[in-house]
Amino acid sequence: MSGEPLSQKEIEDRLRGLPGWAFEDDRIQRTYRLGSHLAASALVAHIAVVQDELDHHSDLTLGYDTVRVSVNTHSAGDAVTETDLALAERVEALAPAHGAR
Ligand SMILES: C[C@H](O)[C@H](O)[C@H]1CNC2=NC(N)=NC(=O)C2=N1
Repeated sequence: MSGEPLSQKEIEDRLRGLPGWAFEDDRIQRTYRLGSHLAASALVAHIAVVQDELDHHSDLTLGYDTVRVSVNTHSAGDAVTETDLALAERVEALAPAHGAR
């Protein structure tokens, strides 16, 4: 089920397919670097659209030219679930078009 907590092994196995993402403090997270503050802001806005579509929401931290995406599932007791990995995959798919690395 998408809403059940994944084991540490399941999470680490899945993160091999999501370079740059790490499992820390019961969350999966990645920081992207962009070419400018406006590019970073646009990435935040694009991720927000996808998050509303998925009805699943990460914590997004906007820096000068960085965006940190950090997510777990509140309703699963703040554990990482399949839904978090699905969000990470969506973010990975859209980030390159913003020049994120
Ligand atoms: C009502 C709504 O579906 C819930 O509050 C959703 C919204 N976004 C969410 N986002 C995250 N990260 N965890 C949740 O449990 C969650 N629940």
